[in-house]
This record gives sequence, C-alpha cells and structure tokens, in this order.
Amino acid sequence: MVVMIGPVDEPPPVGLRHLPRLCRHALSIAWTAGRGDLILSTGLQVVAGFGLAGLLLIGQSALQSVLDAISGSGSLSDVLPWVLAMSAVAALQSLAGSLQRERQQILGELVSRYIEGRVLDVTVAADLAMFDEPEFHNRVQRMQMSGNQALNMVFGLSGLVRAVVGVTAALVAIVAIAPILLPLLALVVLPAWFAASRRGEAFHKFFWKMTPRDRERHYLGGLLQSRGSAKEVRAFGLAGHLRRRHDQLYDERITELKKVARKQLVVTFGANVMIGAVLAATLLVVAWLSLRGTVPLAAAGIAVAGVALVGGRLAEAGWSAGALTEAGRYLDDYLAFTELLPRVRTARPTGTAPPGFARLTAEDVTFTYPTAPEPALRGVTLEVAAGEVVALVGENGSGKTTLAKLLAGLYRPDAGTIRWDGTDMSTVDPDGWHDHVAVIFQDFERFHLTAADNIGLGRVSAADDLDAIKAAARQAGADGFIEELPKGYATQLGPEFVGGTDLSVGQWQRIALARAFFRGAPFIILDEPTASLDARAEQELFERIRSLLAARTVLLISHRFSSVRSADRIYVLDAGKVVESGDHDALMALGGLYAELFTLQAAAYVEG
Ligand SMILES: Nc1ncnc2c1ncn2[C@@H]1O[C@H](COP(=O)(O)OP(=O)(O)OP(=O)(O)O)[C@@H](O)[C@H]1O
Repeated sequence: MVVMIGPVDEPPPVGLRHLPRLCRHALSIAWTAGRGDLILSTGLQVVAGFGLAGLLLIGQSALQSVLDAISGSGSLSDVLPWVLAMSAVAALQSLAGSLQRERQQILGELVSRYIEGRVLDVTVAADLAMFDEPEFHNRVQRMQMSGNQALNMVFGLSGLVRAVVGVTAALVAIVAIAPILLPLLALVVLPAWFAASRRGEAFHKFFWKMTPRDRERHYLGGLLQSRGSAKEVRAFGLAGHLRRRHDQLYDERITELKKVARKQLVVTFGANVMIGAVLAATLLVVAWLSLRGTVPLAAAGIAVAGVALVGGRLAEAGWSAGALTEAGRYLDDYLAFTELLPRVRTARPTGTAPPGFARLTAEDVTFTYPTAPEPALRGVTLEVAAGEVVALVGENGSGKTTLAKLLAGLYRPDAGTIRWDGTDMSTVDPDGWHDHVAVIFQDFERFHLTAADNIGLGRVSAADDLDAIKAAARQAGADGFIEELPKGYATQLGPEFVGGTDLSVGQWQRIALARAFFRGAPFIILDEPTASLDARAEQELFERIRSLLAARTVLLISHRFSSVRSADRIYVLDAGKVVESGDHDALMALGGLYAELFTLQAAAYVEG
C-alpha cells in the first residue's frame, strides 16, 4: 500500500483547547533541539520577570523616602540606598535580557535545524508517487513557514513565562498597595488575546489559500533566475511574458493580503480601544482611592507606574497568548506533515530482496499515476532473464519509462505482480530492490559535484575507489574528456559553482552511463542511453554492450531501432499494453507495429 495525501482545501481548525497539546509539542521540540539553551533562556526570562516586581517594590520605598525627605521626617541620605538598589536591579534585569536574547538566537538556530531535519526525513522517505501529488509539494512549501512559526511558538512560550512571572510578581506588589486594582487589570488580557488569535486565524487562512499560487510564482521566479532555463527564456524572448505572469500573481497576493490586513486592523483597533479603556478605568480608581486617603501618596504614585507597567505587560501576555494560537496552527500543520513519516514507514514492505538475479517477471501489471485520469500501463506481462538484453519500444507516451520505473521498484503496481526470482516484490523493502538495479533515465541527473563524484555516486560505499571510477569512465567512453578537464576527475562540474565547468550533453550522458556501470548491479535499465551520443559512440556502445555488461541483464529503451535490433527480445508497447514481442526477425516477419516503425525509420536513411 502506498501512502497518498489527497487534496486538503481548508486548514483544520485550531482552538484554545488544542493549545496545551501544541505547547507540549513545541516544548518537546525545543527540548530535543537544545535543552541547555532552553533551560538557560527560560531561566533568564524568569530572572527578568522577577526584576519587574523588584523594581516596583523598591520603587515604592524609594518614593516614600523621597517624600519623607521633602516633608522633613527623613534625610536625603536615606534615599541613596534605594536608588542604588533600583539601579542594581535594573542593571541585572538588562543583563539577563541581553544574555537571554543571545541564548534565544542559538536556540532559534537549533530548533530550525531540528525542524528542517524532520521535514527532510519525510521527503527522503516519501515514495516517488507522493512527488506526483500537488498537495505534497504544497505541504513541503508550507513547511518553510511552519518551521519559523514553530520557532515562534517556542519563543512565545518562553516570552509568556517572563510575562507571567513578571506580572504575577508585580501583581503581588500591586495587591499589597491596592487589591481592588487586580480584577480590573486582569481584564486587559482578554481583548488582546481575542484580537491576536483572530488576526492569526485570518492570516493563516490567507497563507494556506495562497500556497499553490505562491508556488507557481516561485516557479516562474526560478525560471527567470536559473541557468538551466536562461537560454530558452532568452531565445524565445519569454522574459517579459513570464515576468508579467509572475507580477500578476504577486499583485493578487497583495490584493488578498490587503483584505486580510484590513480585517486585522479593525480587530486590533477594537482591542486597543478596550485595553485603553480598562487602563483608564484602573487609573481613575487609583486617583479616587488616593483622594479618599485610602491609599497613601507614595503607594498611589507607584500604583500608577505599576498599572502602566503591568497593564502593558498584561496586554503583551494577551497578545502573546493569541500569537501562540496562531503559531499553533502552523505547528499543527508541521506535526501533521511529520506524522507522514511513520505512515510511510509502516506502509513500506520489509521483506529482503533475493540475493542474486536469475529472472524478473511482470505479470498482468496495471498502473495509474496519482494525477492521471487513465492508466499508463494496462495488464503488462513481460520477462527478463539473467544475461539477456531486452528492449522496450513504442511511440511517445506508450508507457516504456513507466514500466522501467516499476521494474526498478520506484512505483508499485496497482494490480498484477512483479517477481524477482519468484519473490513477489510487493513484499520486499524497496531499498533492497534498488541495491540490485542500476538505472539511467532519459532525464538523468547532472550532479553539480566533481566528475569523480558524479560517477562515484553510483555506488556510495565505493565512492573513494578512484581506480574503479576510472574503469567505469573508460567503459562509458568518458575517460578521455574527463582527463582533459582542468583538474581531471577532481574538476567541479556546473559553472554556477566556483571553479566549475560545463560539459556537452553527450559528455554528461557518458558520465551518467559511467555512474550506472559503476553501480555494479546485476540488472541495468538504460532509458534512451544514447539519445545524445554521436553516431560512433552509439555504435561502439552497442557493439560492446554485451561484453561490457557481461553477466549483467540489460533493459534497454530506445527509439533508435538500429540499437534494439540485436536485443534477445523486444517488447512493443502501445497505449500502456504489450502488443507484440519477440526478436527482431520475428517481429519483422509479423508485419505489425514494430515492422511499421522500423521500416519508417530505416526508409529515412535509404536514398530514394
Ligand atoms: N508523473 C506522471 N504523472 C502523470 N502522468 C504521467 C507521469 N509520467 C508519465 N505520465 C503519463 O503516462 C503515460 C506513459 O508515459 P511514459 O513516460 O511511460 O511514456 P514513454 O513510452 O516512456 O514515452 P516517451 O517515448 O515519450 O519517453 C503518458 O500518457 C504520460 O503522459
């Protein structure tokens, strides 16, 4: 069974009741990523929080001593110790703040690395079929934002610790001065929290909705920036057209964002008006208490400062709690993505691949791509025996590459069975299967690494064996031009990198061939291996293919009939079905599709 995601149009709701679970996850992420920095950073937040209460309590005594000095019941020297104590607490608080910011920066990097690592775990383990799903790519794109927001959640939590400690301690101080202020001040939290979570919800919905269009815009931006597309963009004069589409998508994003921003502004404005009203009411109560003589003047003075300070902090705590709900939405998305990993792992078969290779068979295999309306393969049956060269031919889109991918264990059939020496491969761990297969695709990868690495990647366990790499290069006819490169096998390929150089398409193809030869696998799949080779190189390759790959089995896909005619067996595909099979002579005698295509191609080479 293959894990698929399917389209998800709306973000799942995240409310207050989900917060404890999400906070636990955020803390566990930070704990795993950098527990030392988390402990230190939170500890410093606590110190900074207590500093606020300390300032208020000492401030009250300082103010009292000033008033005593003015009224003559005390002296100015009594003020000095309080002023020094206040300075010391303020300095300590500021030091704790600086240290905390430094630790938080490191923690941020550690959490980012951790989150990126978990996302990579999923993309690396994902079946190839998942890469055919748009929703998979939407999710991967969203993960970039989710990573940052998961980080915000950790920071938000640690900020909340400071706010809660500071506010609680300061509230104790205020309670000592005028307890009646307490319930009033507490009201400040509510509008801030409500507004922040509504703002977050609006933005999160916008972000979710925009992801597919953002991906399209990034794709267009990539076309305008990458070396690969630069030549075609220029030759076809596409820059203006692509740029307009890119800018149009940006315009749409900004228009949508403005709508979200307007909503956010209304909510924020309403919340701030309410916060202001609550603070004003609190200050009026202080004035009233002071005029009635219930609270002494110094205490009233400090209460005013306290209300301003604590009120601000409380509002901040409310905003933080709302921001936490917002970050929680992204964290929830991230967690859902990482939950794909155990699903993918559980769905993956664990059987061991047979040790050798005698025979590979496909029995009545049917396969449909996740996004395709029609099957790409319909009831295909075929056999490849050890030492054989078997060819697949057929018109464009007939299913040759798809069949090769299934035989390489990259996709699993929807129906039918692939057997390797009698073992049903749907029970075998695909990694074990891949170990037995070397495959070069039509659109093979050009690794922007050294020439030696490009070949060595065929068998990572032997990637340091330069002699074996050179031998594979010789077999693929790549040794000559590699040795002429500025640093030979150590030359960086890909001119985008410092010291890098580029190769011709045919030279790249020879390097890809060398990589497949280097793999040393018993079964080799060559999908159009000579498409870019010159006539001499192609002829040499096919003349030598049996000796080169002696004892190995080759599945060859080619549109060049001259190169497949010597195959032991040829399967002709048409619209996902095997319509003919046999050797060249038998197929020509049959006078069917193969004979028609062969004759068409041969006629082009014959004068008249
Ligand atoms: N990733 C994909 N998602 C959806 N459909 C796909 C995908 N890859 C191929 N197809 C479709 O599957 C069918 C078979 O494609 P396949 O690449 O196997 O053909 P082919 O015989 O190798 O063609 P060519 O000779 O052009 O290389 C085609 O109709 C193609 O459009």
